[in-house]
Amino acid sequence: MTEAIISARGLGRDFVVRSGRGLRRTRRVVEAVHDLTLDVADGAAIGYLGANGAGKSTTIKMITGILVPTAGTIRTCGRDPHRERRALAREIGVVFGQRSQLWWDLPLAESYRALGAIHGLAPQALRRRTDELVGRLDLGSFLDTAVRQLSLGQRIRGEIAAALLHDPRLLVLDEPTIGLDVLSKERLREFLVERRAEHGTTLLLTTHDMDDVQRLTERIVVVDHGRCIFDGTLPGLVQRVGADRVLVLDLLTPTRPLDDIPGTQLVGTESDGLRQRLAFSPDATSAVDVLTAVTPRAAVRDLSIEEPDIEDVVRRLYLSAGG
Ligand SMILES: Nc1ncnc2c1ncn2[C@@H]1O[C@H](COP(=O)(O)OP(=O)(O)OP(=O)(O)O)[C@@H](O)[C@H]1O
Repeated sequence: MTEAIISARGLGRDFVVRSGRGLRRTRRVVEAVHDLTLDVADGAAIGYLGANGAGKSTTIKMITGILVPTAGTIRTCGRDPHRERRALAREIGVVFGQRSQLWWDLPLAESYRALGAIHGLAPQALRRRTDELVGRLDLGSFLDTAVRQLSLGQRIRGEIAAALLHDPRLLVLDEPTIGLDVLSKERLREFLVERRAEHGTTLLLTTHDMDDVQRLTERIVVVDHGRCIFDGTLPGLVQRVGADRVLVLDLLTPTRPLDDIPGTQLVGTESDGLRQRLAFSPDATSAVDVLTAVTPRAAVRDLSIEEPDIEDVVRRLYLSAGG
């Protein structure tokens, strides 16, 4: 069995929130993470999902040693993350999309030199890795620019290069594509896919962007109010909430609504019935069976299948969990 890179047992973190003054002073305990048990194997790619305030960042802070748990245990790369924070920093790379690990007033190149020194990289190794990452992430023209003058997309690429300079075993990305335009998101995803294929880096990713989940992860963990409510694959999640697929039929002639095909529900017709959309549950029937039932009734010119929208699937999971 491969060694677990992250291993959490009954992990919990409470925050005590005090408000008011004097006699009106109140004390409230927020269970940001509760009884979380999670194993992440070496080389895995995990999407860690949940609504705002579900406990994702708190979990990441415990995994990376920034926060101490109030319950349970956590090991990252075989270490106690908080106690062995310095040693762990050499084995992990972390990017918080909304916060910077770079020196705001220094040019990018100097941030990389400083990080190289912190990680104890030999000058030659640092140069080789910087050159490679700068080339792959297209950072060449900004190396002499102060970090505060970079655009968001340039800065995030700069942050990812910084997190990978020491070739970590685990890369933790908290909302890496937030605020990026479509093209920048896509380029970043391409880079991460290639990087993982070449280096086998374990990836833990929090995101609200379902394209990130689809492109970058193999397993998803969904949290709600600090509790794990799903741990499995995306198809497994779709099956769990019973989300429908939609067969989109383009017909040769206008056809009356196909509202009586077994196992389906007509969810739309357009252009006098030239295009009709039939929703079906993969558990109840298949696209082939639906097509077989349709062909005696209508001449099909073309067809496509729409997979369920993942955001909608996660929403359904929340509803079914009472969230
Ligand atoms: N330092 C803190 N003091 C008090 N409460 C906190 C603190 N940090 C987090 N919380 C609370 O813990 C809960 C979980 O917060 P966390 O930031 O982990 O959620 P999240 O899933 O990362 O949310 P988002 O998607 O908005 O980043 C929230 O209710 C939050 O208000």
